[in-house]
Amino acid sequence: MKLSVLADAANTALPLGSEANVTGFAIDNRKVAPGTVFGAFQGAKVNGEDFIPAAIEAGAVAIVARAEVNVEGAIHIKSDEPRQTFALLAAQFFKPAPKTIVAVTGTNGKTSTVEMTRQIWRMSGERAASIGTLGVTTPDGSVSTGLTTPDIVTFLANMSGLAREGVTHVAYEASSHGLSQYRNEGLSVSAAGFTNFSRDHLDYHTTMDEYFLAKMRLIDEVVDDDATIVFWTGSSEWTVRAIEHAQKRNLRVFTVGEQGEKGRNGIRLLTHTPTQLGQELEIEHDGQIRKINLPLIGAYQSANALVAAGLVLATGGDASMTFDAVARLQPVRGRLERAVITQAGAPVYIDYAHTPDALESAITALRPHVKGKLITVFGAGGDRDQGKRSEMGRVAAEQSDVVIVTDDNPRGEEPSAIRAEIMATANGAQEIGDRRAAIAAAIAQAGGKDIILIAGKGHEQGQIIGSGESMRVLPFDDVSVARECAAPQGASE
Ligand SMILES: CC(=O)N[C@H]1[C@@H](OP(=O)(O)OP(=O)(O)OC[C@H]2O[C@@H](n3ccc(=O)[nH]c3=O)[C@H](O)[C@@H]2O)O[C@H](CO)[C@@H](O)[C@@H]1O[C@H](C)C(=O)N[C@@H](C)C(=O)N[C@H](CCC(=O)O)C(=O)O
Ligand SMILES: Nc1ncnc2c1ncn2[C@@H]1O[C@H](COP(=O)(O)OP(=O)(O)OP(=O)(O)O)[C@@H](O)[C@H]1O
Ligand SMILES: N[C@H](CCC[C@H](N)C(=O)O)C(=O)O
Ligand SMILES: [Mg+2]
Repeated sequence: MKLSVLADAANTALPLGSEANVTGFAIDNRKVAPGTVFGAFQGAKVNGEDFIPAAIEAGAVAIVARAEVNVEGAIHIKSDEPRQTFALLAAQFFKPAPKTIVAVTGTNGKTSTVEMTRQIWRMSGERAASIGTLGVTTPDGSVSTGLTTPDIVTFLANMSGLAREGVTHVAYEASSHGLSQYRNEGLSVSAAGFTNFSRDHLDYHTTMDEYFLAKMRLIDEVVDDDATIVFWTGSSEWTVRAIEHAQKRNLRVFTVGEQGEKGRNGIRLLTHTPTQLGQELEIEHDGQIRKINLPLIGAYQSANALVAAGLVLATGGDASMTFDAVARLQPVRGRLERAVITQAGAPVYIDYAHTPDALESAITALRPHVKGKLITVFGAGGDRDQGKRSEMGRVAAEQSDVVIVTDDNPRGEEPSAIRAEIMATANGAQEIGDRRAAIAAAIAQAGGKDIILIAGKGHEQGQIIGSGESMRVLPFDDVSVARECAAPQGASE
């Protein structure tokens, strides 16, 4: 494909008279082949600009980089925002794209919401996929990408691959890291969901305002000019601010929740009643009141399910079909997933709560079902937002009856130091570093009326220890470990 054709379509200026045949795009010099356009970005760990000579050596025909960078032997596409320029060019290369694309952002609930959106579409007869923390999920299965929002080349290549396989509808997760690094640009996004906003990732974004503005790029810049934004209402002042961002661009605002609009532009949650295996929701949309039996427990899952329904309606879904599908939603892996019931009779739930707000939501979700004690086992990730640890400790201690503090991906930090930061506010908590031993201890002390919550890892399959060269991922799956620990003595190997 001709570089000038890509540049014209992306509205990007090329140096006068430059032309080349483009065979691919790469942001890592080790992936450059002859004919590649290389994006040279200043990163958090290293400076991609240092790899320009190596990229040219490997056959790069053009380099997208800042104007002040020296480029010899290839076309220099100069940009103040190289990541964005690179993304817009690459999006012209990786075509076709699925017809209907929606994005979901928010601190918690992105994975659940994109997965539910995919399920509703599928039940409505569409060929749908989702991209996010659980990987790329298609009608035929799931493949992990390692990140919530994959790098821009993987993201765009996945999108066009899906379109070629006949997928017409995709819901993707837009993390704040992904948004601030332009990892998903250049596609037509017809609707977006905003689930909620609370503390996370302050190691990367420094302040709550900066973290919030990173998310707002989705509304301010990424979605189409005639997009609809679906908001879960009533979570906080941040939602009100997010709605203002949508109004400023004249986008259609669709509100969902107890304060949601009752008409065409919203879903009002009228009543919400937990049942033994799920919850009964009474909602109003477009002047019509409906009852839905959602087969999932936890108020937070009803929020995610209704935001997903809003996204489907916003992109042309039929209301009856959409709400019927909500009543048939399947659980999302690692989100209040019941792993096992112990021999004493205590159910063990696995949940991916890894922020103070999420931990509170998970505990609140289980509380109505607890007749005895709620036992919470959790930790906090190393090399991640340090300040959230004490808040998580406080929430867990205040709202559970028994707390066991353990390890959760210590990465490059000293595990006992992470635990100490949690223990400082988790009054009365037990400390058991080894996660298997912590889960075993919770199961051993649970009676028949108790419920165990194991939080933080959800679907994860490993415990990440060390960083850089010495990083290791030890196989670990909360669901299997809980089952093993709950098995009769001698039943597991
Ligand atoms: C802090 C962060 O987000 N880092 C991500 C980011 O790295 P970066 O752009 O800062 O890259 P860098 O490693 O400093 O390198 C700079 C540039 O040099 C290039 N390079 C580097 C080495 C080399 O030999 N040659 C070369 O060309 C790199 O490809 C890169 O373009 O871009 C990389 C490529 O896309 C990502 O792999 C990397 O994710 C790291 C591994 C990571 O852990 N990210 C986490 C924090 C993350 O993004 N999490 C969010 C989820 C959050 C949530 O769910 O709430 C996510 O979306 O997954
Ligand atoms: N709507 C919600 N409100 C509050 N907490 C929620 C909500 N949805 C999910 N959670 C909590 O957050 C956890 C993670 O949910 P989910 O994976 O859907 O979020 P995410 O935004 O994709 O997270 P990540 O940032 O890791 O990608 C859940 O296990 C639950 O504890
Ligand atoms: N997407 C989140 C996941 C955190 C999960 C938790 N198990 C941890 O390792 O902190 C992050 O990368 O911060
Ligand atoms: Mg996620």
